[in-house]
Amino acid sequence: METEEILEELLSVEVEIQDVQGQIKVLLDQQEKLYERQSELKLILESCQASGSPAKEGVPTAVENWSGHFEWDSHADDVRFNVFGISKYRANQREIINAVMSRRDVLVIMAAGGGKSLCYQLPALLRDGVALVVSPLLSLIQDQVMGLAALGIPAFMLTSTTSKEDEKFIYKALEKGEGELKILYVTPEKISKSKRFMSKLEKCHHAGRLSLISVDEAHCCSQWGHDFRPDYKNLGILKTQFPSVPVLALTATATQKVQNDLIEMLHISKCVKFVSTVNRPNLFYIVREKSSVGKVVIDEIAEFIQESYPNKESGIVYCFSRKECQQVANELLERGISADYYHADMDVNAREKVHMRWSNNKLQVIVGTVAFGMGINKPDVRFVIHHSLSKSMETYYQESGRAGRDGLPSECVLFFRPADVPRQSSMVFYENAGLQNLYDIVRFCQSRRQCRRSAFFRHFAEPFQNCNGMCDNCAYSSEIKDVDVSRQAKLMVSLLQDMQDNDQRLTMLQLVDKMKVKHKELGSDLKKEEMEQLVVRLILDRILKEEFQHTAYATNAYVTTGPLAKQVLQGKKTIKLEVSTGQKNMAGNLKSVKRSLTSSDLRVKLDELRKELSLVHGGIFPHSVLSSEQISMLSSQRPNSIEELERMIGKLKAEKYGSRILEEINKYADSGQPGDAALNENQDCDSRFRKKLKTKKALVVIESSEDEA
Ligand SMILES: Nc1ncnc2c1ncn2[C@@H]1O[C@H](COP(=O)(O)OP(=O)(O)OP(=O)(O)O)[C@@H](O)[C@H]1O
Repeated sequence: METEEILEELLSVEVEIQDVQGQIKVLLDQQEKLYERQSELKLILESCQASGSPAKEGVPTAVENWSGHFEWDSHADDVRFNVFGISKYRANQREIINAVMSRRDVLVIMAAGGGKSLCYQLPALLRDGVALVVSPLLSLIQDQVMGLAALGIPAFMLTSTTSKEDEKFIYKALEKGEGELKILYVTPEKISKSKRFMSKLEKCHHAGRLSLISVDEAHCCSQWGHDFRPDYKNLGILKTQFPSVPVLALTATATQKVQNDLIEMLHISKCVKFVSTVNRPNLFYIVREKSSVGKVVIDEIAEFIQESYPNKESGIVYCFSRKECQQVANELLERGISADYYHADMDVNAREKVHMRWSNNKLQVIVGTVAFGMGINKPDVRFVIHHSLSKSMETYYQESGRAGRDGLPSECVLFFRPADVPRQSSMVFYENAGLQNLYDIVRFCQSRRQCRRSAFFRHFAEPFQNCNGMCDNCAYSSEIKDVDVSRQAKLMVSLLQDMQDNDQRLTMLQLVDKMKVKHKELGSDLKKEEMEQLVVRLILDRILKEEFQHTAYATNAYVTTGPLAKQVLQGKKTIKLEVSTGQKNMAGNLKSVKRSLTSSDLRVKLDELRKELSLVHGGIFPHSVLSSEQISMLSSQRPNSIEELERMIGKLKAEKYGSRILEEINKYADSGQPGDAALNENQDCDSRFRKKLKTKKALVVIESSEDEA
């Protein structure tokens, strides 16, 4: 057999292998669905057997109706409103609470900021005894415990920072039921490493006082997830030791694979699943072309921040490496933006300091690596910029999702350049499905037509929802044309083939350089950037592929011919590239993307009013006085002026907190204090008094809108 023949057969075998792998994937997906249906049917059968009513073949048995009436309805409504200050449930919250109260294990998948905490905090108050909450990070736990304490709920945490006195109190409460303890937060390490704690918990359970177990950020159980934590693997022990206690697993995202994995890890095979949409309608997704000149990229980022957020609203810039983080932060600083960096090489105290400055709005922009991750729950992050692409759609969804948790319009901008692909691929190629995941997000970045949102729906296997023009591809009526680049592709493949025949390898950039020379001979007018795009396009289409080689210092990514290269060489495949012809272009004018409702003045005013109102209530309300739904409603009504916005806010608040606000108004009105004019003139009046007067001003807005109402 000639070498050429062997090579040819080898290629066609490789193509067949790829096809078989494709078929295996389809079959595995089918198997997953069948397993799911199997457990559903088993559950239905069990409930039929329990209720004594026969399950007739072909007639679907009624699935549990979690929206129906339950004996705890009025108690739950009372606690929701009077303890949590929440006027109505959001999607799925009531159903989840009902399932937990019915002592079922529950899996909740709900987008960031959707209101997962209420789903276990409310049942914890309705039930007698102590609810155990496992959460991965100390900072998350501290925030939650502080928030609950402000509501007067006896919540504690048992972590390395807990004082001896509190620890004693907690152990007594668990063992003997002494003292008031309703919700106890621990890290997963406590479960896997502290025998003492587990024995106290055992006692609590024996006395019938362990009301429920909640596992927050449950995706950390799965190796397939984006944040795997080894200690989460041991949490299955909770169900084994306390089988009668309902387990509630919560996460913002989980693909089918992650869901299956975490159900298995936590031993909750019979759980009820509540999967809410991954859609974040208030986030505007933009992908911008990234210049090959570093300074230009920083100029563009700085310009975007300064023009769009002149009132120093908070934002995050994600970078690929620690070094890049420091560099970008310094260069933003040089351009007058208050920015600092955050990465894993810094000591804990320095990181905490930067985080705190940013959380308290003393720093506008945090420039971080992926280390700036879970536990970032600042609600008013207005923009998340990716200086480099993330390693997967899931990671990008999580990172960009840190914007706009308060429901207000926010922007997610990703700077994409094909040359960033090999940087990422050489890091992820050894991970489970690492390259496949990376190529998914590269597809997302390269597309100039497809709705960005739809890519998330597809990734998380969710039906498509309307984007409402909230991504660059939907917002611009772009002028994109398909350019036939089959000739150039053929040239590229044959060039690589020649190099390989001579035992030579090329990186993406070397290949593009060599192509520049060849292109001139060919009379092709593809620009350098377009050639880079073509290389990536061919990798995604398996005409080319990446190969990796380790050196003492790094892993290098090379481009070689892929399993379908022959099709291009034989002219059997047409290759097209999406090229923008008009103004649109991904580096288009961002200002035109921003709509009137994101006007920074309106947002600042809104924030001011919210702060003033929480002052009135002396911190009674844990979060904002306005709910996210109300804020979204305000945004959708598109107020034209600050006055109009204030009136609308006033009406909403008067509806919700009318009587308390009126009480306050009367108190201040009766005191005969000077009005706004006096406040402005009397610069040296004491600051508490000034605050009160300001508060009064906010209340008067409400009073007048109540009159109108
Ligand atoms: N039904 C509701 N109505 C109004 N506000 C609500 C409701 N439920 C929760 N919230 C508020 O929404 C905000 C987000 O809730 P929460 O912190 O529980 O979100 P989450 O789903 O845990 O988000 P993340 O995954 O980002 O941590 C909080 O301010 C909470 O008080």
